[in-house]
Amino acid sequence: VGERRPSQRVIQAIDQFCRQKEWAMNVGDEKGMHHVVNPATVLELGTYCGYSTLITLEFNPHYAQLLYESTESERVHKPKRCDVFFQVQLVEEASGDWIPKMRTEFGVETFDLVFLDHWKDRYLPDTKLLEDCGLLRKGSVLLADNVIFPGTPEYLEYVRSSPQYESQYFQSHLEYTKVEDGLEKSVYLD
Ligand SMILES: O=C(NC/C=C/[C@H]1O[C@@H](n2cnc(C(F)(F)F)c2)[C@H](O)[C@@H]1O)c1cc([N+](=O)[O-])cc(O)c1O
Ligand SMILES: [Mg+2]
Repeated sequence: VGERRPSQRVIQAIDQFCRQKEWAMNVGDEKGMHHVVNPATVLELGTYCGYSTLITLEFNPHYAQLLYESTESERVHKPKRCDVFFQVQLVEEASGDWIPKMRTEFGVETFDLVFLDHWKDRYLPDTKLLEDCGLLRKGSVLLADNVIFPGTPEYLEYVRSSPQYESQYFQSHLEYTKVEDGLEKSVYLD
């Protein structure tokens, strides 16, 4: 109760604009991420407008600039270690190039939470890259947006059939619409 924090006011304004004026592909206020345990080290793949963000990867300079302006986050070219309790670090590079460098460049051992919301055909290759680079630990959570719409069939098949994951679907709707969509939460068991 009481005065909303600046970031909450920004989110509220984005939601209102996207409902009333122009749709945009934010994860939105219905799907949200409220059912995920409290993570410490988070990787977001796909910043877009910075609606949901911690360490986030974005290679589109236009969207990257939006994030800098909306969160006063530092422009990170040579990422330093994430030694601040809460810090937004944006890397303007493609996931395939950067995931293998996460440990040496960020000093990240493993991620507690990875939020996948970037190109849908990158969900599976990037997940395998995170596994191969040892960036997931027992209990790491992958939270994937749009598993129904636009859809990520290969990723969904993989996390639901692999003995390395305990997967759960949270049915919802595509942001700001009545179209079915949802989040897939997959816990890494290895
Ligand atoms: O296409 C969708 N999302 C794609 C999102 C793409 C965003 O992720 C960035 N990116 C790409 N690779 C990286 C990395 F990580 F490599 F750096 C970052 C792109 O520059 C863009 O900002 C989408 C589409 C719909 N829809 O209804 O069509 C609804 C949604 O919720 C969606 O997320
Ligand atoms: Mg999305």
